Amino acid sequence: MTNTPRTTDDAESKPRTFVLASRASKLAQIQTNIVLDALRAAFPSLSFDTSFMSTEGDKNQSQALYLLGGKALWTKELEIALKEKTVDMLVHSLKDVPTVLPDGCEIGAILEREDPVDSLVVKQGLPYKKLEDLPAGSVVGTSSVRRVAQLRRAFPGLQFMDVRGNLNTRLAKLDAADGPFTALILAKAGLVRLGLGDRITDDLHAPVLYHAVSQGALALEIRTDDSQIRGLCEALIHRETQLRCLAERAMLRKLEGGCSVPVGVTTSLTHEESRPDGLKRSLLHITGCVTSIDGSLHVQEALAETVQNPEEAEQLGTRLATLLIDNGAGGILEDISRDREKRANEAKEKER
Ligand SMILES: NCc1[nH]cc(CCC(=O)O)c1CC(=O)O
Repeated sequence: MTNTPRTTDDAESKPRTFVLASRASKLAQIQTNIVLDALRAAFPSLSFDTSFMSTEGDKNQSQALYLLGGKALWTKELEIALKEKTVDMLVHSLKDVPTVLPDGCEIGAILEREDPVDSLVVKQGLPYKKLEDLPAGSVVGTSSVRRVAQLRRAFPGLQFMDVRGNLNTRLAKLDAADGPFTALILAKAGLVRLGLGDRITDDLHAPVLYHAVSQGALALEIRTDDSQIRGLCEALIHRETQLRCLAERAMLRKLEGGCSVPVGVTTSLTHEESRPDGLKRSLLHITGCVTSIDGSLHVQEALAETVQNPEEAEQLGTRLATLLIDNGAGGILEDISRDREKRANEAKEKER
C-alpha cells in the first residue's frame, strides 16, 4: 500500500462543506433540515452540514417581548458566526429577521411560504373551537402586541396575557391543569412544521386578525461577498413568496417597526400575464394596518399594483407605509415608542 502524502494543495482542493446554522429550538432545527433537504436535492454532489446555537431571544425568557423592543434578538449571535465564517448560511423565520440587516449580510433566498395566518389552540379537554365560544373573562395567551391589539377590538370580553418560551413550552403552559390560559394564539406555520397542526381548532383571518409581516416564510441569510453560496440560494427562491414578503418588509421598514409593534398585513399575488419578452407581470395586493395597544385606534389601508421584480414590490410596500403614516399610523407608533421608553425606564428604576 502506498502512502499518499498530504500536501497543502490536496487540502485546498478538498470540496467545501457549506454549514447551515439556526437557533437551537426544535422548530428552528426542523426548518434548517427542510432547507438542508432542499439543498441536497438541488445539489447532490455538494456537501452540507448544520450548526445550532441559542440567541438572546432564547436566553431572555422573562422579559416581555414588547419591552425587549425591535433589536436583533433572534439573529445577532448567528450573524456574528456568519461574519466570522464559522457558518455559511443562516436559516431564519423571516418574521424574526429585522428589516435592516447588518453590513455584509443579505437575504439570499426567501422560500415558499406556509399559510401565514394565526391559529387558535384551546386547552386540552375544553370543548371550545373558536374565540367566539370562549366565556367572557377567559385568558388568551400570546406574546404578540399585534395579536392582542387587534383581538381586543374584536373580542373586548377576553383577557390577554403574555406567554413566552418555545412552542412546546407554551403548549405545556396552556395545558397545565392549574395554568391561567384557556387558549393560545400562535402562528399556524410553526405548529404545522412541528407536527402539531392537529391542536389547531380555528384559523384567524383578516379582517379579525391581520398576520405578521413575513409570517410563515423561511429566509436564508448569507454573506454579501459569498457569491458561491448566493448561487446555491437562487435555486430555492420562491418568486411569489419573495415578492409578497419583500413588499411586507418594505412597509414595516418604513413604519420603523420591529417584530414587536402592532403592525398587521395581508398580501396576495395574482399572475396577470407572461409577456413576449419573458418577463412575468403580476398583480400584487397589499393591505396593512397599525393598531394602538389597547385596540382603541386602528388605521388600515390597501394598495394594488402590477409588479415585475423585487424592487417594484418593495416600492409598493413603502408607498403603503406612507399612506398609513399620513392617515394616523404615525401617531399610534409614536405613542407606542413613548410608552415603551417609559416602561423600560420604570423597569430599570426597579432594578436599582
Ligand atoms: N416569534 C416567534 C416565532 N417566529 C416564527 C414563528 C412561527 C413560524 C413562522 O411564522 O414562520 C414563531 C412562533 C409564533 O409566532 O407563534
